[in-house]
Amino acid sequence: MSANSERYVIGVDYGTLSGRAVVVRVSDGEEVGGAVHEYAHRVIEEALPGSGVRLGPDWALQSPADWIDVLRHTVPKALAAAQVPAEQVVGIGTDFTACTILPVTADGHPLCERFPERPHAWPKLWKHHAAQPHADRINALAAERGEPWLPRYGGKISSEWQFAKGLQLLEEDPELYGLADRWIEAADWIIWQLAGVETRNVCTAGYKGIFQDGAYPSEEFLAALNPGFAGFAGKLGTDLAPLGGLAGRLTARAAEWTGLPEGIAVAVGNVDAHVTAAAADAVRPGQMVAIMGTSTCHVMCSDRLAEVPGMCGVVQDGIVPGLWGYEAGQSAVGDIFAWFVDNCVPASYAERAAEAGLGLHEYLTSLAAGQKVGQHGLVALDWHGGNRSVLVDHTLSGVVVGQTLATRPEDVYRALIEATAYGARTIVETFEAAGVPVEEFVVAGGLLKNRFLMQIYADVLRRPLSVIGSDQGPALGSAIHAAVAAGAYPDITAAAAAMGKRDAAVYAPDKERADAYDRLYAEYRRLHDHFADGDLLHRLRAIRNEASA
Ligand SMILES: Nc1ncnc2c1ncn2[C@@H]1O[C@H](COP(=O)(O)OP(=O)(O)O)[C@@H](O)[C@H]1O
Ligand SMILES: O=C(CO)[C@@H](O)[C@@H](O)COP(=O)(O)O
Repeated sequence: MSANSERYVIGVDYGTLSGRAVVVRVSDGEEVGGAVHEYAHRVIEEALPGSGVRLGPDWALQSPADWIDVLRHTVPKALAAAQVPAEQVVGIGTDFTACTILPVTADGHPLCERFPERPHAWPKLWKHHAAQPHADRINALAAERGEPWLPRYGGKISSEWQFAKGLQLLEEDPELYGLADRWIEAADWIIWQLAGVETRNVCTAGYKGIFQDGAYPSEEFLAALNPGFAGFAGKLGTDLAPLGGLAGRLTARAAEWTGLPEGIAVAVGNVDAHVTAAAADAVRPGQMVAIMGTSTCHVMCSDRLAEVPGMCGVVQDGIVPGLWGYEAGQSAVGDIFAWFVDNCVPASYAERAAEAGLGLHEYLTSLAAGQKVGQHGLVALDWHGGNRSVLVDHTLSGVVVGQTLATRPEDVYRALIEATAYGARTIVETFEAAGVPVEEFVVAGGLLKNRFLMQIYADVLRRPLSVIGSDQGPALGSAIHAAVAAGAYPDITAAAAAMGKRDAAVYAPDKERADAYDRLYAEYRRLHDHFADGDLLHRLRAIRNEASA
Protein backbone atom coordinates (compact mmCIF):
# COMPACT_ATOMS: atom_id res chain seq x y z
CA MET A 1 0.00 0.00 0.00
CA SER A 2 1.48 3.39 -0.89
CA ALA A 3 2.13 5.82 1.97
CA ASN A 4 -0.62 8.18 0.98
CA SER A 5 -3.25 5.46 0.76
CA GLU A 6 -2.45 4.22 4.31
CA ARG A 7 -5.29 4.73 6.74
CA TYR A 8 -4.79 6.01 10.30
CA VAL A 9 -6.85 6.29 13.47
CA ILE A 10 -6.51 8.55 16.50
CA GLY A 11 -6.64 7.28 20.08
CA VAL A 12 -7.11 9.79 22.89
CA ASP A 13 -6.47 8.72 26.49
CA TYR A 14 -7.80 10.86 29.35
CA GLY A 15 -5.75 10.15 32.49
CA THR A 16 -5.76 11.57 35.99
CA LEU A 17 -3.35 14.44 35.34
CA SER A 18 -3.12 14.71 31.57
CA GLY A 19 -4.55 13.61 28.26
CA ARG A 20 -2.66 12.24 25.26
CA ALA A 21 -3.34 11.46 21.63
CA VAL A 22 -1.60 8.98 19.34
CA VAL A 23 -1.83 8.55 15.59
CA VAL A 24 -1.86 4.86 14.73
CA ARG A 25 -1.56 3.04 11.41
CA VAL A 26 -4.62 0.85 10.84
CA SER A 27 -2.79 -1.94 9.01
CA ASP A 28 -0.35 -2.88 11.82
CA GLY A 29 -0.85 -0.67 14.88
CA GLU A 30 2.36 1.30 14.36
CA GLU A 31 2.23 4.45 16.53
CA VAL A 32 3.52 7.14 14.23
CA GLY A 33 3.10 10.25 16.36
CA GLY A 34 1.75 11.48 19.67
CA ALA A 35 1.30 14.46 21.96
CA VAL A 36 0.46 15.03 25.64
CA HIS A 37 -1.37 17.89 27.33
CA GLU A 38 -1.27 18.44 31.11
CA TYR A 39 -4.61 19.57 32.54
CA ALA A 40 -4.41 23.24 33.58
CA HIS A 41 -6.42 22.45 36.75
CA ARG A 42 -4.78 19.06 37.37
CA VAL A 43 -6.83 17.38 40.16
CA ILE A 44 -8.96 19.86 42.12
CA GLU A 45 -8.61 18.64 45.70
CA GLU A 46 -8.47 21.62 48.03
CA ALA A 47 -10.37 24.60 46.61
CA LEU A 48 -12.53 25.36 43.57
CA PRO A 49 -10.90 27.32 40.75
CA GLY A 50 -11.96 30.97 40.66
CA SER A 51 -14.11 31.12 43.78
CA GLY A 52 -11.60 29.45 46.09
CA VAL A 53 -14.45 27.58 47.85
CA ARG A 54 -12.78 24.96 50.08
CA LEU A 55 -13.43 21.26 49.52
CA GLY A 56 -13.84 18.65 52.26
CA PRO A 57 -11.52 15.70 52.91
CA ASP A 58 -11.35 13.01 50.22
CA TRP A 59 -12.75 15.27 47.50
CA ALA A 60 -11.23 15.09 44.00
CA LEU A 61 -12.67 16.99 41.03
CA GLN A 62 -11.72 17.76 37.44
CA SER A 63 -12.54 20.49 34.93
CA PRO A 64 -14.36 19.66 31.66
CA ALA A 65 -12.63 22.61 29.97
CA ASP A 66 -9.34 20.76 30.48
CA TRP A 67 -10.71 17.79 28.55
CA ILE A 68 -11.65 19.92 25.54
CA ASP A 69 -8.20 21.53 25.69
CA VAL A 70 -6.72 18.06 25.30
CA LEU A 71 -8.53 17.66 21.96
CA ARG A 72 -7.49 21.12 20.82
CA HIS A 73 -3.82 20.68 21.67
CA THR A 74 -2.93 17.03 21.32
CA VAL A 75 -4.65 15.94 18.12
CA PRO A 76 -3.15 18.64 15.84
CA LYS A 77 0.26 18.19 17.50
CA ALA A 78 0.15 14.42 17.17
CA LEU A 79 -0.79 14.70 13.48
CA ALA A 80 2.05 17.13 12.90
CA ALA A 81 4.52 14.88 14.74
CA ALA A 82 3.35 11.92 12.66
CA GLN A 83 3.44 13.92 9.43
CA VAL A 84 0.15 12.31 8.54
CA PRO A 85 -2.35 14.38 6.51
CA ALA A 86 -5.66 14.65 8.35
CA GLU A 87 -7.52 13.28 5.28
CA GLN A 88 -5.93 9.88 5.90
CA VAL A 89 -7.53 9.59 9.35
CA VAL A 90 -10.66 7.43 9.32
CA GLY A 91 -11.68 7.38 12.97
CA ILE A 92 -11.15 8.55 16.53
CA GLY A 93 -11.56 6.62 19.77
CA THR A 94 -11.25 7.78 23.37
CA ASP A 95 -10.88 6.30 26.81
CA PHE A 96 -11.29 7.90 30.20
CA THR A 97 -10.69 7.22 33.83
CA ALA A 98 -13.80 5.63 35.30
CA CYS A 99 -15.93 6.59 37.19
CA THR A 100 -15.22 10.25 36.52
CA ILE A 101 -18.74 11.57 36.37
CA LEU A 102 -20.56 14.86 36.00
CA PRO A 103 -24.02 16.44 36.22
CA VAL A 104 -25.11 18.06 32.96
CA THR A 105 -28.16 19.69 31.39
CA ALA A 106 -30.31 17.91 28.80
CA ASP A 107 -28.12 19.34 26.04
CA GLY A 108 -24.88 18.22 27.67
CA HIS A 109 -23.69 21.42 29.37
CA PRO A 110 -21.75 20.72 32.57
CA LEU A 111 -23.43 22.36 35.58
CA CYS A 112 -20.06 23.75 36.70
CA GLU A 113 -20.24 26.21 33.77
CA ARG A 114 -23.28 27.86 35.41
CA PHE A 115 -22.47 27.18 39.08
CA PRO A 116 -18.67 27.31 39.33
CA GLU A 117 -18.81 28.11 43.05
CA ARG A 118 -20.72 24.91 43.98
CA PRO A 119 -18.51 21.86 44.56
CA HIS A 120 -21.17 19.36 43.48
CA ALA A 121 -21.53 21.04 40.08
CA TRP A 122 -18.03 19.86 39.09
CA PRO A 123 -17.09 16.46 37.68
CA LYS A 124 -16.13 14.09 40.45
CA LEU A 125 -12.89 12.35 39.55
CA TRP A 126 -12.69 8.58 39.94
CA LYS A 127 -10.66 9.00 43.12
CA HIS A 128 -13.18 11.26 44.83
CA HIS A 129 -13.68 9.13 47.95
CA ALA A 130 -15.97 11.42 49.94
CA ALA A 131 -19.03 9.32 49.12
CA GLN A 132 -17.89 6.38 51.27
CA PRO A 133 -20.74 6.83 53.81
CA HIS A 134 -23.20 6.72 50.88
CA ALA A 135 -21.55 3.60 49.46
CA ASP A 136 -21.73 2.01 52.92
CA ARG A 137 -25.49 2.61 53.05
CA ILE A 138 -25.99 1.26 49.53
CA ASN A 139 -24.03 -1.87 50.42
CA ALA A 140 -25.80 -2.44 53.73
CA LEU A 141 -29.27 -2.07 52.19
CA ALA A 142 -28.40 -4.19 49.14
CA ALA A 143 -27.05 -6.96 51.40
CA GLU A 144 -30.11 -6.78 53.66
CA ARG A 145 -32.51 -7.01 50.71
CA GLY A 146 -30.43 -9.63 48.91
CA GLU A 147 -30.21 -7.50 45.76
CA PRO A 148 -29.24 -9.87 42.91
CA TRP A 149 -26.67 -7.46 41.47
CA LEU A 150 -24.52 -7.25 44.58
CA PRO A 151 -22.51 -10.49 44.01
CA ARG A 152 -21.61 -9.22 40.52
CA TYR A 153 -19.54 -6.59 42.36
CA GLY A 154 -17.76 -8.93 44.72
CA GLY A 155 -20.29 -8.20 47.48
CA LYS A 156 -19.75 -4.43 47.72
CA ILE A 157 -19.94 -1.45 45.42
CA SER A 158 -17.29 1.25 45.69
CA SER A 159 -17.60 4.83 46.86
CA GLU A 160 -16.01 5.73 43.52
CA TRP A 161 -19.11 4.70 41.60
CA GLN A 162 -22.05 6.47 40.01
CA PHE A 163 -24.69 5.58 42.60
CA ALA A 164 -22.59 6.52 45.64
CA LYS A 165 -21.52 9.81 44.09
CA GLY A 166 -25.07 10.50 42.88
CA LEU A 167 -26.52 9.91 46.35
CA GLN A 168 -23.94 12.27 47.79
CA LEU A 169 -25.00 14.93 45.25
CA LEU A 170 -28.67 14.50 46.18
CA GLU A 171 -28.12 14.67 49.91
CA GLU A 172 -25.56 17.48 49.99
CA ASP A 173 -26.89 19.73 47.20
CA PRO A 174 -30.49 18.69 46.38
CA GLU A 175 -31.11 21.75 44.25
CA LEU A 176 -28.24 20.88 41.91
CA TYR A 177 -29.39 17.27 41.87
CA GLY A 178 -32.72 18.53 40.52
CA LEU A 179 -31.00 20.66 37.88
CA ALA A 180 -28.91 17.74 36.64
CA ASP A 181 -31.01 16.38 33.77
CA ARG A 182 -28.30 13.85 33.04
CA TRP A 183 -25.60 12.23 35.19
CA ILE A 184 -22.94 11.05 32.80
CA GLU A 185 -19.53 9.40 32.75
CA ALA A 186 -16.84 11.64 31.30
CA ALA A 187 -16.15 8.67 28.98
CA ASP A 188 -19.57 9.26 27.39
CA TRP A 189 -19.62 13.04 27.76
CA ILE A 190 -16.53 13.41 25.59
CA ILE A 191 -18.21 11.31 22.86
CA TRP A 192 -21.19 13.66 23.09
CA GLN A 193 -18.77 16.55 22.42
CA LEU A 194 -17.12 14.74 19.51
CA ALA A 195 -20.14 13.22 17.78
CA GLY A 196 -22.96 15.47 18.99
CA VAL A 197 -24.99 12.50 20.28
CA GLU A 198 -25.49 11.20 23.79
CA THR A 199 -24.43 7.55 24.06
CA ARG A 200 -23.82 5.30 27.05
CA ASN A 201 -21.21 2.59 26.76
CA VAL A 202 -21.67 -0.95 28.06
CA CYS A 203 -18.43 -0.81 30.02
CA THR A 204 -18.95 2.12 32.40
CA ALA A 205 -22.67 1.37 32.72
CA GLY A 206 -21.91 -2.22 33.70
CA TYR A 207 -19.01 -1.68 36.07
CA LYS A 208 -19.62 1.74 37.59
CA GLY A 209 -23.37 2.11 36.94
CA ILE A 210 -24.59 -1.22 38.39
CA PHE A 211 -26.33 -2.08 35.10
CA GLN A 212 -26.80 -5.86 35.17
CA ASP A 213 -29.08 -8.18 33.20
CA GLY A 214 -30.65 -5.24 31.39
CA ALA A 215 -31.49 -3.05 34.38
CA TYR A 216 -30.22 -0.61 37.00
CA PRO A 217 -31.11 -1.12 40.69
CA SER A 218 -34.89 -0.86 41.10
CA GLU A 219 -36.76 2.34 41.94
CA GLU A 220 -37.95 0.64 45.10
CA PHE A 221 -34.38 0.01 46.22
CA LEU A 222 -33.34 3.57 45.42
CA ALA A 223 -36.38 5.01 47.22
CA ALA A 224 -35.50 3.00 50.30
CA LEU A 225 -32.11 4.75 50.33
CA ASN A 226 -33.75 8.16 50.03
CA PRO A 227 -37.20 8.85 48.53
CA GLY A 228 -35.66 11.62 46.40
CA PHE A 229 -33.31 9.09 44.82
CA ALA A 230 -36.06 6.87 43.36
CA GLY A 231 -35.78 8.29 39.83
CA PHE A 232 -31.96 8.47 39.73
CA ALA A 233 -31.67 5.89 36.94
CA GLY A 234 -33.71 8.25 34.77
CA LYS A 235 -30.66 10.52 34.64
CA LEU A 236 -28.61 7.64 33.16
CA GLY A 237 -29.27 5.79 29.92
CA THR A 238 -30.63 2.32 29.25
CA ASP A 239 -29.93 2.09 25.55
CA LEU A 240 -26.32 0.95 25.82
CA ALA A 241 -23.79 1.03 23.01
CA PRO A 242 -21.41 -1.94 22.48
CA LEU A 243 -17.64 -1.53 22.75
CA GLY A 244 -16.01 -1.04 19.35
CA GLY A 245 -19.32 0.29 18.05
CA LEU A 246 -19.85 3.46 16.07
CA ALA A 247 -21.14 6.22 18.38
CA GLY A 248 -21.57 8.73 15.59
CA ARG A 249 -19.66 10.95 13.18
CA LEU A 250 -17.26 13.79 14.01
CA THR A 251 -19.15 17.09 14.12
CA ALA A 252 -18.01 20.28 12.41
CA ARG A 253 -17.24 21.82 15.82
CA ALA A 254 -15.08 18.88 16.89
CA ALA A 255 -13.42 18.85 13.45
CA GLU A 256 -12.45 22.46 14.08
CA TRP A 257 -10.98 21.64 17.51
CA THR A 258 -8.95 18.71 16.25
CA GLY A 259 -8.16 19.50 12.62
CA LEU A 260 -9.66 16.13 11.65
CA PRO A 261 -12.12 15.68 8.78
CA GLU A 262 -15.76 16.17 9.68
CA GLY A 263 -17.77 12.97 9.47
CA ILE A 264 -15.08 10.41 10.41
CA ALA A 265 -16.06 7.56 12.74
CA VAL A 266 -16.24 8.24 16.48
CA ALA A 267 -16.00 5.04 18.51
CA VAL A 268 -18.19 4.34 21.53
CA GLY A 269 -16.55 5.61 24.77
CA ASN A 270 -14.49 3.31 26.93
CA VAL A 271 -12.37 3.07 30.06
CA ASP A 272 -8.58 3.43 30.16
CA ALA A 273 -8.05 0.03 31.75
CA HIS A 274 -10.41 -1.91 29.51
CA VAL A 275 -9.12 -0.55 26.20
CA THR A 276 -5.60 -1.48 27.25
CA ALA A 277 -6.44 -5.18 27.01
CA ALA A 278 -6.85 -4.69 23.25
CA ALA A 279 -3.60 -2.71 23.04
CA ALA A 280 -1.76 -5.65 24.64
CA ASP A 281 -3.58 -8.12 22.39
CA ALA A 282 -4.74 -9.77 25.60
CA VAL A 283 -8.48 -10.18 25.18
CA ARG A 284 -8.60 -13.97 25.37
CA PRO A 285 -9.94 -15.76 28.49
CA GLY A 286 -7.39 -15.95 31.34
CA GLN A 287 -5.14 -13.08 30.22
CA MET A 288 -5.10 -10.68 33.18
CA VAL A 289 -3.86 -7.22 32.21
CA ALA A 290 -2.59 -5.05 35.08
CA ILE A 291 -2.42 -1.39 34.13
CA MET A 292 0.03 -0.04 36.66
CA GLY A 293 0.26 3.72 37.10
CA THR A 294 -1.02 6.02 39.82
CA SER A 295 -3.44 3.17 40.55
CA THR A 296 -3.57 -0.37 39.21
CA CYS A 297 -6.54 -1.85 37.38
CA HIS A 298 -6.71 -5.56 36.65
CA VAL A 299 -8.93 -6.55 33.75
CA MET A 300 -9.51 -10.01 32.32
CA CYS A 301 -11.88 -11.73 29.92
CA SER A 302 -13.38 -15.08 30.78
CA ASP A 303 -15.93 -17.42 29.31
CA ARG A 304 -17.29 -18.21 32.76
CA LEU A 305 -19.37 -16.22 35.20
CA ALA A 306 -18.25 -16.42 38.82
CA GLU A 307 -18.67 -14.42 41.99
CA VAL A 308 -15.19 -13.27 42.94
CA PRO A 309 -15.16 -11.71 46.42
CA GLY A 310 -14.12 -8.06 46.36
CA MET A 311 -13.71 -7.77 42.60
CA CYS A 312 -14.82 -4.44 41.15
CA GLY A 313 -17.21 -6.23 38.90
CA VAL A 314 -18.04 -8.73 36.20
CA VAL A 315 -19.89 -7.45 33.15
CA GLN A 316 -21.18 -9.27 30.10
CA ASP A 317 -19.38 -7.83 27.02
CA GLY A 318 -17.51 -5.48 29.42
CA ILE A 319 -14.12 -5.75 27.65
CA VAL A 320 -14.99 -7.39 24.35
CA PRO A 321 -18.40 -8.49 23.11
CA GLY A 322 -19.09 -12.18 23.71
CA LEU A 323 -17.10 -12.68 26.92
CA TRP A 324 -17.48 -11.80 30.59
CA GLY A 325 -15.16 -8.96 31.53
CA TYR A 326 -13.71 -8.95 35.04
CA GLU A 327 -12.17 -5.98 36.80
CA ALA A 328 -10.32 -5.63 40.09
CA GLY A 329 -8.05 -2.89 41.29
CA GLN A 330 -5.72 -1.21 43.73
CA SER A 331 -6.72 2.42 44.34
CA ALA A 332 -3.20 3.70 44.87
CA VAL A 333 0.06 2.21 43.62
CA GLY A 334 2.31 4.83 41.96
CA ASP A 335 0.40 7.35 44.10
CA ILE A 336 1.83 5.68 47.21
CA PHE A 337 5.38 5.95 45.90
CA ALA A 338 4.71 9.58 44.91
CA TRP A 339 3.38 10.34 48.41
CA PHE A 340 6.51 8.81 49.94
CA VAL A 341 8.91 10.64 47.63
CA ASP A 342 7.10 13.96 48.16
CA ASN A 343 6.71 13.74 51.92
CA CYS A 344 9.08 11.31 53.58
CA VAL A 345 12.53 11.73 52.05
CA PRO A 346 15.13 14.06 53.60
CA ALA A 347 16.77 16.84 51.60
CA SER A 348 20.11 15.03 51.70
CA TYR A 349 18.60 12.27 49.52
CA ALA A 350 17.32 14.79 47.01
CA GLU A 351 20.80 16.32 46.85
CA ARG A 352 22.51 12.96 46.32
CA ALA A 353 19.95 11.99 43.71
CA ALA A 354 20.55 15.24 41.85
CA GLU A 355 24.34 14.73 42.03
CA ALA A 356 23.88 11.28 40.51
CA GLY A 357 21.62 12.76 37.82
CA LEU A 358 18.68 10.65 39.03
CA GLY A 359 15.10 11.38 40.04
CA LEU A 360 14.15 10.42 43.59
CA HIS A 361 12.24 7.33 42.43
CA GLU A 362 15.28 6.09 40.54
CA TYR A 363 17.66 6.95 43.39
CA LEU A 364 15.58 5.18 46.05
CA THR A 365 15.14 2.24 43.68
CA SER A 366 18.90 1.95 43.17
CA LEU A 367 19.47 1.89 46.94
CA ALA A 368 16.64 -0.57 47.59
CA ALA A 369 17.80 -2.88 44.82
CA GLY A 370 21.00 -3.66 46.72
CA GLN A 371 19.09 -5.33 49.56
CA LYS A 372 18.21 -8.96 50.08
CA VAL A 373 14.54 -9.90 50.36
CA GLY A 374 13.42 -9.19 53.92
CA GLN A 375 16.58 -7.33 54.92
CA HIS A 376 14.67 -4.17 55.83
CA GLY A 377 12.55 -6.07 58.35
CA LEU A 378 9.34 -4.37 57.20
CA VAL A 379 5.93 -5.29 55.94
CA ALA A 380 3.42 -2.69 54.80
CA LEU A 381 -0.24 -2.48 53.79
CA ASP A 382 -0.80 -0.73 50.46
CA TRP A 383 -3.92 1.07 51.61
CA HIS A 384 -2.86 4.72 51.46
CA GLY A 385 -5.63 5.34 48.90
CA GLY A 386 -7.97 2.86 50.59
CA ASN A 387 -8.51 -0.68 49.37
CA ARG A 388 -10.44 -1.23 46.14
CA SER A 389 -9.98 -5.02 45.91
CA VAL A 390 -10.54 -7.27 47.70
CA LEU A 391 -11.90 -5.28 50.69
CA VAL A 392 -13.69 -2.44 48.84
CA ASP A 393 -13.18 0.11 51.58
CA HIS A 394 -11.75 3.54 50.89
CA THR A 395 -11.60 4.55 54.55
CA LEU A 396 -8.82 2.07 55.21
CA SER A 397 -5.36 3.60 55.35
CA GLY A 398 -1.70 2.67 54.97
CA VAL A 399 0.31 0.79 57.58
CA VAL A 400 4.07 0.12 57.84
CA VAL A 401 5.17 -2.37 60.48
CA GLY A 402 8.66 -3.16 61.73
CA GLN A 403 10.33 0.25 61.68
CA THR A 404 13.35 0.77 63.97
CA LEU A 405 15.80 3.59 64.51
CA ALA A 406 17.90 2.01 61.76
CA THR A 407 15.10 2.14 59.13
CA ARG A 408 16.08 4.22 56.10
CA PRO A 409 13.88 5.82 53.40
CA GLU A 410 14.93 3.21 50.83
CA ASP A 411 13.76 0.46 53.20
CA VAL A 412 10.27 1.94 53.43
CA TYR A 413 10.22 2.67 49.69
CA ARG A 414 11.01 -0.97 48.97
CA ALA A 415 8.46 -2.17 51.55
CA LEU A 416 5.79 -0.03 49.88
CA ILE A 417 6.60 -1.47 46.43
CA GLU A 418 6.44 -4.96 47.92
CA ALA A 419 3.12 -4.16 49.62
CA THR A 420 1.57 -3.28 46.27
CA ALA A 421 2.89 -6.57 44.84
CA TYR A 422 1.34 -8.47 47.77
CA GLY A 423 -1.91 -6.62 47.07
CA ALA A 424 -1.75 -7.82 43.45
CA ARG A 425 -1.09 -11.41 44.59
CA THR A 426 -4.10 -11.23 46.91
CA ILE A 427 -6.24 -10.28 43.91
CA VAL A 428 -4.87 -13.05 41.66
CA GLU A 429 -5.34 -15.67 44.40
CA THR A 430 -8.89 -14.48 45.04
CA PHE A 431 -9.80 -14.90 41.36
CA GLU A 432 -8.29 -18.37 41.20
CA ALA A 433 -9.98 -19.47 44.43
CA ALA A 434 -13.31 -18.35 42.93
CA GLY A 435 -12.77 -20.56 39.87
CA VAL A 436 -11.55 -17.94 37.39
CA PRO A 437 -8.03 -19.01 36.37
CA VAL A 438 -5.38 -16.39 35.63
CA GLU A 439 -3.27 -17.94 32.90
CA GLU A 440 -1.07 -15.02 31.94
CA PHE A 441 -0.20 -11.84 33.84
CA VAL A 442 0.37 -8.96 31.44
CA VAL A 443 1.68 -5.60 32.63
CA ALA A 444 0.99 -2.21 31.05
CA GLY A 445 1.33 1.35 32.29
CA GLY A 446 3.86 3.86 33.52
CA LEU A 447 5.37 1.67 36.26
CA LEU A 448 6.85 -0.61 33.61
CA LYS A 449 9.77 1.77 33.52
CA ASN A 450 10.89 0.55 36.96
CA ARG A 451 12.49 -2.81 36.11
CA PHE A 452 13.34 -3.54 39.75
CA LEU A 453 9.68 -3.12 40.67
CA MET A 454 8.66 -5.46 37.84
CA GLN A 455 11.07 -8.12 39.08
CA ILE A 456 9.59 -7.84 42.58
CA TYR A 457 6.14 -8.46 41.08
CA ALA A 458 7.40 -11.54 39.19
CA ASP A 459 9.00 -12.88 42.38
CA VAL A 460 6.03 -12.13 44.64
CA LEU A 461 3.49 -13.48 42.14
CA ARG A 462 5.72 -16.50 41.42
CA ARG A 463 4.90 -16.23 37.74
CA PRO A 464 6.37 -14.74 34.56
CA LEU A 465 5.21 -11.28 33.53
CA SER A 466 4.33 -10.46 29.95
CA VAL A 467 4.71 -6.84 28.95
CA ILE A 468 2.70 -4.63 26.60
CA GLY A 469 4.73 -3.39 23.61
CA SER A 470 3.57 0.21 23.89
CA ASP A 471 4.08 2.94 26.46
CA GLN A 472 0.75 4.47 25.43
CA GLY A 473 -1.43 1.41 26.07
CA PRO A 474 -4.79 3.14 26.62
CA ALA A 475 -4.35 5.54 23.67
CA LEU A 476 -3.34 2.63 21.41
CA GLY A 477 -6.34 0.65 22.69
CA SER A 478 -8.64 3.56 21.89
CA ALA A 479 -7.16 3.75 18.40
CA ILE A 480 -7.88 0.02 17.98
CA HIS A 481 -11.51 0.65 18.96
CA ALA A 482 -11.60 3.51 16.44
CA ALA A 483 -10.39 1.13 13.71
CA VAL A 484 -13.24 -1.26 14.54
CA ALA A 485 -15.79 1.57 14.62
CA ALA A 486 -14.49 2.74 11.23
CA GLY A 487 -15.11 -0.74 9.81
CA ALA A 488 -11.44 -1.60 9.21
CA TYR A 489 -11.74 -4.83 11.27
CA PRO A 490 -14.74 -7.02 11.99
CA ASP A 491 -14.28 -6.95 15.79
CA ILE A 492 -11.98 -5.94 18.65
CA THR A 493 -10.29 -9.34 18.84
CA ALA A 494 -9.26 -9.24 15.18
CA ALA A 495 -8.12 -5.60 15.45
CA ALA A 496 -6.16 -6.39 18.64
CA ALA A 497 -4.40 -9.30 16.93
CA ALA A 498 -3.32 -7.02 14.07
CA MET A 499 -2.64 -3.80 15.98
CA GLY A 500 -1.94 -4.80 19.63
CA LYS A 501 1.55 -5.57 21.00
CA ARG A 502 2.72 -7.92 23.75
CA ASP A 503 6.04 -9.55 24.67
CA ALA A 504 5.55 -12.79 26.58
CA ALA A 505 7.43 -13.75 29.78
CA VAL A 506 9.76 -10.75 29.91
CA TYR A 507 10.32 -11.12 33.69
CA ALA A 508 10.80 -14.60 35.17
CA PRO A 509 10.48 -15.32 38.91
CA ASP A 510 13.63 -16.25 40.81
CA LYS A 511 12.93 -19.30 42.97
CA GLU A 512 15.05 -18.27 45.96
CA ARG A 513 13.59 -14.78 46.12
CA ALA A 514 10.08 -16.13 45.51
CA ASP A 515 10.49 -18.50 48.48
CA ALA A 516 11.70 -15.64 50.67
CA TYR A 517 8.73 -13.55 49.55
CA ASP A 518 6.32 -16.36 50.42
CA ARG A 519 7.21 -15.86 54.09
CA LEU A 520 6.73 -12.11 53.89
CA TYR A 521 3.49 -12.49 51.94
CA ALA A 522 2.16 -14.71 54.75
CA GLU A 523 2.92 -11.83 57.16
CA TYR A 524 1.19 -9.38 54.80
CA ARG A 525 -1.92 -11.55 54.77
CA ARG A 526 -1.93 -11.69 58.59
CA LEU A 527 -1.64 -7.93 58.77
CA HIS A 528 -4.25 -7.55 56.01
CA ASP A 529 -6.76 -9.73 57.83
CA HIS A 530 -6.02 -8.05 61.14
CA PHE A 531 -6.83 -4.55 59.85
CA ALA A 532 -9.47 -5.59 57.29
CA ASP A 533 -12.44 -5.02 59.57
CA GLY A 534 -11.39 -1.37 59.68
CA ASP A 535 -12.05 -1.17 63.41
CA LEU A 536 -8.94 0.84 64.29
CA LEU A 537 -8.43 2.48 60.89
CA HIS A 538 -12.03 3.68 60.69
CA ARG A 539 -11.79 5.22 64.16
CA LEU A 540 -8.64 7.08 63.16
CA ARG A 541 -10.36 8.34 60.00
CA ALA A 542 -13.34 9.56 62.03
CA ILE A 543 -11.06 11.38 64.47
CA ARG A 544 -9.24 12.97 61.54
CA ASN A 545 -12.47 14.07 59.89
CA GLU A 546 -13.83 15.53 63.12
CA ALA A 547 -10.62 17.41 63.78
CA SER A 548 -10.46 18.85 60.26
CA ALA A 549 -14.20 19.57 59.89
N1 LIG B 1 10.66 5.18 38.71
C1 LIG B 1 9.48 5.06 39.31
N2 LIG B 1 9.25 4.05 40.17
C2 LIG B 1 8.07 3.89 40.76
N3 LIG B 1 7.02 4.72 40.57
C3 LIG B 1 7.19 5.74 39.74
C4 LIG B 1 8.42 5.97 39.06
N4 LIG B 1 8.26 7.08 38.30
C5 LIG B 1 6.99 7.50 38.48
N5 LIG B 1 6.34 6.71 39.34
C6 LIG B 1 4.93 6.80 39.75
O1 LIG B 1 4.17 6.44 38.59
C7 LIG B 1 2.90 7.11 38.62
C8 LIG B 1 2.57 7.63 37.22
O2 LIG B 1 2.26 6.57 36.38
P1 LIG B 1 1.66 6.79 34.93
O3 LIG B 1 1.32 5.46 34.38
O4 LIG B 1 2.64 7.62 34.18
O5 LIG B 1 0.40 7.69 35.25
P2 LIG B 1 -1.19 7.44 35.13
O6 LIG B 1 -1.58 6.35 36.03
O7 LIG B 1 -1.77 8.76 35.58
O8 LIG B 1 -1.43 7.14 33.69
C9 LIG B 1 3.02 8.22 39.64
O9 LIG B 1 2.16 7.89 40.70
C10 LIG B 1 4.48 8.18 40.10
O10 LIG B 1 4.59 8.34 41.48
O1 LIG C 1 -11.04 2.94 37.77
C1 LIG C 1 -10.44 2.82 36.73
C2 LIG C 1 -10.83 1.84 35.74
O2 LIG C 1 -12.03 1.22 36.08
C3 LIG C 1 -9.31 3.75 36.34
O3 LIG C 1 -9.84 4.62 35.40
C4 LIG C 1 -8.74 4.53 37.51
O4 LIG C 1 -8.18 3.64 38.41
C5 LIG C 1 -7.69 5.55 37.04
O5 LIG C 1 -6.58 4.94 36.46
P1 LIG C 1 -5.13 5.67 36.35
O6 LIG C 1 -4.47 5.53 37.68
O7 LIG C 1 -5.35 7.10 35.95
O8 LIG C 1 -4.41 4.86 35.30
